[in-house]
Formats: sequence, structure tokens, C-alpha cells
Amino acid sequence: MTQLTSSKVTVLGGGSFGTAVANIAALNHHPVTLWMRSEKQADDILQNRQNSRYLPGYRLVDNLTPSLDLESAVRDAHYVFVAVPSKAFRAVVEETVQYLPANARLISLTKGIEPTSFKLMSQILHDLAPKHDVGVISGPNLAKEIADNQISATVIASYSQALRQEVQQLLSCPSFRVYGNPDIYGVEMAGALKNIYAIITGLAVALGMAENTRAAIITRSLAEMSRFAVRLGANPMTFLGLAGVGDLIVTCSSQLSRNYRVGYYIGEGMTLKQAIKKIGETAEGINTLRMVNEKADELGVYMPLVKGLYAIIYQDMPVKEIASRLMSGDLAEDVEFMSVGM
Ligand SMILES: NC(=O)C1=CN([C@@H]2O[C@H](COP(=O)(O)OP(=O)(O)OC[C@H]3O[C@@H](n4cnc5c(N)ncnc54)[C@H](OP(=O)(O)O)[C@@H]3O)[C@@H](O)[C@H]2O)C=CC1
Ligand SMILES: O=C(CO)COP(=O)(O)O
Repeated sequence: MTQLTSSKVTVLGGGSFGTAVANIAALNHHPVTLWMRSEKQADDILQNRQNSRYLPGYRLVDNLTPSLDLESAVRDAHYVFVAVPSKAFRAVVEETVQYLPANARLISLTKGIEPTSFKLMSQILHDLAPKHDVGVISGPNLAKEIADNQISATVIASYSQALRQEVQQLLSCPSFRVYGNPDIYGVEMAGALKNIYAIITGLAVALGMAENTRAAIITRSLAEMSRFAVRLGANPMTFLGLAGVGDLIVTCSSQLSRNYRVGYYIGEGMTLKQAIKKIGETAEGINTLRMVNEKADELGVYMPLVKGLYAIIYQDMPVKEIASRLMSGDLAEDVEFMSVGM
């Protein structure tokens, strides 16, 4: 692999993950521009070297520069990472493409699915910038732990081997290791789906579930999400890697996960609206749940955990009734992607 020289990196979206990834690239001595829409947050970074709204207490490297001007942020970028929530993704990229240099690589950091089209973020990038190489980063990557330089690993997925290798070099450092995977669809789908199961686990923890229960939920979640994604074309092996089981474990275990906290607060008795307001940041799993529930019906894929959470959140069904339904479904084999248990 050839050594990557200093490259201009731009990250679109100054939330927790955009800021954390921008800081890693800056730590690796690349000049980094972090584009955001809030003047207050940009000033905060310039003056205090921190993003107090999303990553309070973490010092940002000096060669990370905030910007409010999309054109100048993107104009001479080699790598453009997009880290805005999925509901804003298309609009932000639509505005960006007019300024993109011809050889710029586009990489999504977003873990969600576009409503109505059911497109993943890389598919939106392909739609809007068909001549550009596209990639996706996904894995067990809680933003605060990355900002804290805790040892973490992730996956860069792209059909382009050159892009995969470049991004591996761009972001790898002593606390962050980047693996490659050509299965862009599987990696991206895994990142979107695991948010649903984090909500379920958070809810179950708030209701006092035992450790056996958590292990059963996580494992059956993995079977369910793989079954769904494989039906749509993903490689099942991807789900045994960092972007699959890795991200599922961390998001179903940590209070740092916003999706897990949504479930936890609902388990404590809040309404969905109250839980979202309390978190005040992006929790993609809520919208993903609605879309996947509908798509599972359309495709005829068996997804009892998705169905159960949907019934609890959107149809006011009591958790006890859903749990007892899950435990009395048809008995099935364990280790098989198309199994129908739980
Ligand atoms: N946080 C994490 O640990 C991880 C997050 N991700 C994924 O990254 C994506 C982004 O999440 P994250 O950074 O955590 O989210 P946050 O909620 O922390 O921040 C969202 C950011 O997007 C900005 N934004 C929202 N809408 C727009 C818009 N229309 N135009 C411009 N900027 C906009 C917000 O700006 P403003 O402040 O002005 O509203 C804010 O800077 C999500 O899909 C998430 O799943 C992936 C891995 C880890
Ligand atoms: O994707 C994440 C960790 O990999 C972050 O999860 P949340 O969006 O639930 O905080």
C-alpha cells in the first residue's frame, strides 16, 4: 500500500460523529475543514478548540478548521465525509455536488435509510454524484469514545479498492484501526439496522431484564438483521464483522448510544416524543424501525423483534404481551440466517 501524502479532508456536519472523525483525520496531520451551519458552534471551535454542544470536554486538534461556507469547504477537497442525519442527507449532498472537484471521493458516515425510497446513503451519493467514487464508514464507533482516543476499530466499505486503501491510511492511527470490506450494501445496512435493536435492548434493560435475556436479544437481533439484509443482497459474512456484530454489541450495551437511551427512557415510562426531546441528538432507529417494518411486510421477511418494537412504540401494545408472543413463536433452529425462531 502506498503512503498517503497530506490530503485535504472535508467533513459535512458538525455533530458528535462528524466532529470526532474530523479530529482523527486532523490528528493524522491532514488539513481538515468541518462544515456546519451553526455560527455559534463554529466560533466555539475557533476560540475554545472544542465543540461544546456535541462533544464537550474534548480538545480538537489545531489543523481542524470550522467553516460555515459550503463552497469554500468543498472546493479543493480530496475526501468529503458526510455526517448529517439521514433525513438531511440528500438535501446537503444536493447542494454540495455543484462545488465538488472532479476527483473528490465521497464517504458517508451516516447510519440510516431514506424514507419512501428505502435508499441507503451510498445510493444517494451514487444518484447525485455518479462520476465520483463512493464509500461508507460503519462500525462500533461511539463518537465520545473516539474523541477520547479510546482504542476503536471501524470498516470502510466501497467497491473501489483504491478508495478503501486510501481511507484506511487517512484515518488509521494508534487508537483507531480501519478495516476494508467491498460489501458496501451489507456494511451500510448493518449500521442502519442495529439502531432498532439498540432501542429494544435499552427498553428491556429499563424493565429489569437479566443478562441471559440481553444475550438472547442481541443474538436473535443478529439473526434477524442478517436475514433481512441478505434477502436484499448483503453478504452474510459482513454481519460477523465489526459493522455487524461489533456495532450491534456496542450499541446494545452502552448508555452512550442515543438509540439505546430512547428505548431506556420509553422503558422508564416516557412517551417516544419525550424520550427524543430528552436526548436532543440524532437517534436514527426510530425512523428506520418504521421503514424496515413496512419493507419486511413487502418482502415477506420474518422479523418478530422489529414487529414487536413497532407494536410497542406505534400501536401502544403492552411490552409484556409482546414478550410473551416472542417466546411462544414457532420453535426453530438456532444457527441459520433464514431461521424463524424468537
Ligand atoms: N454519534 C455517534 O456515536 C455516531 C453517529 N453515527 C451516525 O452519524 C450520523 C450523524 O450523527 P451525529 O453526528 O451523531 O448526530 P448529532 O445529532 O450529534 O449531530 C447532527 C449534526 O448534523 C447537523 N445537521 C442536521 N441537519 C442538518 C442540515 N439540514 N444541514 C446541515 N447540518 C445538519 C446538525 O447541525 P445543528 O447542530 O445545526 O442542528 C449537527 O451538526 C447519524 O446517522 C448517526 O447514526 C455513526 C457512528 C457513530
Ligand atoms: O452508531 C453508533 C455507535 O457505533 C452510535 O449509536 P447511536 O446513534 O445510538 O448513538
